[in-house]
Amino acid sequence: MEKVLYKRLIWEGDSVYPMVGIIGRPNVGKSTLFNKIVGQRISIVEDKPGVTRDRIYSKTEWLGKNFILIDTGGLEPKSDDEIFTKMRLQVEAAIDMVDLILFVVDAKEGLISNDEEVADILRRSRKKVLLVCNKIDNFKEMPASYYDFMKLGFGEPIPISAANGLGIGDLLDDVIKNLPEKKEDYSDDTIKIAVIGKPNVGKSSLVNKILGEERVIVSDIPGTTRDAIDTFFEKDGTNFVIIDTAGMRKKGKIYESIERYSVIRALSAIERADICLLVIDAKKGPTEQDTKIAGYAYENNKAVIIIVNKWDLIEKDTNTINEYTRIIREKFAFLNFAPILFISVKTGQRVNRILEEIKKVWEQFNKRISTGILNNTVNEAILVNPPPAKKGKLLKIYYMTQVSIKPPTFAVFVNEPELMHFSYKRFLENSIRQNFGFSGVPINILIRKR
Ligand SMILES: Nc1nc2c(ncn2[C@@H]2O[C@H](COP(=O)(O)OP(=O)(O)OP(=O)(O)O)[C@@H](O)[C@H]2O)c(=O)[nH]1
Ligand SMILES: Nc1nc2c(ncn2[C@@H]2O[C@H](COP(=O)(O)OP(=O)(O)OP(=O)(O)O)[C@@H](O)[C@H]2O)c(=O)[nH]1
Repeated sequence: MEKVLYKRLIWEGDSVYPMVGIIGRPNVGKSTLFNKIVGQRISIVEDKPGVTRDRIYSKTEWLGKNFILIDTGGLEPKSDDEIFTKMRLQVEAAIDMVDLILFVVDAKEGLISNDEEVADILRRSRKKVLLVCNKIDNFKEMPASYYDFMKLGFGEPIPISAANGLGIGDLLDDVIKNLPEKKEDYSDDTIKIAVIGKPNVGKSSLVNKILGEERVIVSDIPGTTRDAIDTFFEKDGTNFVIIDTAGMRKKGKIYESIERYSVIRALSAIERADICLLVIDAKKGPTEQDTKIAGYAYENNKAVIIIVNKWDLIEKDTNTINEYTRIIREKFAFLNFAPILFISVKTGQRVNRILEEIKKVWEQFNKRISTGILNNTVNEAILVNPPPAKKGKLLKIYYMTQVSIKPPTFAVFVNEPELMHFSYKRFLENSIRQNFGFSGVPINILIRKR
């Protein structure tokens, strides 16, 4: 089995980024455009080494505006019939998720019926669309095909050459002009939860069970940020909202055939959430697809609770939970901070532990450690395991301070940031966890020169 490595990005605060989807029929250059934009513009602070294989989304910045770019390419249809079906799924998935669509067409091939089919679906959606004409390798003279695309009804195409990087700046200017402002409408003390996982693991059943049996007071409030409907509820004075994953309401069975979409669709919910409930089917065990979805929660710095559902289907002895825990820890090594609950929605076993666990994790997510107390811990840790040296130069740690919550983020001030070794950073993180807990939540450590 291939090992998937994840790169963690540090995203600013609580803002909700608009999503931009690149769509179009196969082979128009969607992935080339994605890579061009991401390759040039990506502005991330890397917290861990590693790359995500098969990267299909990226936080992107242009002129100080942030958005998430999604590549929907790579359908690999096996027949002409399949092209149409998969294209439609791709467009519909994009329409569900994104705030702006880049509809890419190919000047070399010219206008073909597949473009018109995509255009039909787009026209019926009410999403904002920018028509992008790719493969214009010479900007001096537009090919005749360029003008044909105006028949699609999305105005004059924006000319680009993704491969040669022509017109990309102008395209991005247009993108940010058309981005909506997105703000989260919930008060700061509302716990935002995303229930994520593969199709059929029991996400909808779980949500219904929580809402039906926990004596919660439920109200549906239409989201103003997108056309999803979130479920808001209150229990014992705490406000919760379950962020809609499009498929949960729409019963996105049609997407099942294409793994990519169930993964992408989880993304918008993950982005808005504080805490992700990662639901796994006990009988099927953790699969590659679970790892991918888990990786998205991790990359986005979310608190995570791992929920192993359908526990009723497992034959158990005294060691089953330990053995299962070991497997999960191994598969989701990057989520080593996440608590694991073994539940059955069907029998109700341990379902009532979920809201308790969410509250605990929420406390950790919001916890602040005073600089004085934090540095006592740091100083003790340094005594036990002195900082490393590189080429005869010794790393000096002056002090550490917590700079933010959700997730807890710490800045360490040192003499030379380059001297900080990955393993020493890990050691500092472990010392913090040993002393202060932070169960269920990721910790970021930023290295700063003083
Ligand atoms: N001449 C020219 N070729 C390009 C340009 N952009 C992309 N291509 C080529 O077009 C082909 C398809 O590009 P991809 O980026 O894989 O297209 P895609 O739309 O992601 O394709 P699917 O994954 O099949 O949906 C590749 O051979 C690219 O090299 C361009 O600006 N000019
Ligand atoms: N045995 C057993 N079956 C369960 C349990 N929870 C859910 N199921 C069944 O699993 C199936 C899928 O449940 P859903 O809640 O629709 O799953 P989902 O994850 O929302 O599925 P998608 O909407 O496709 O993403 C249904 O037939 C449920 O009855 C459980 O704890 N035990």
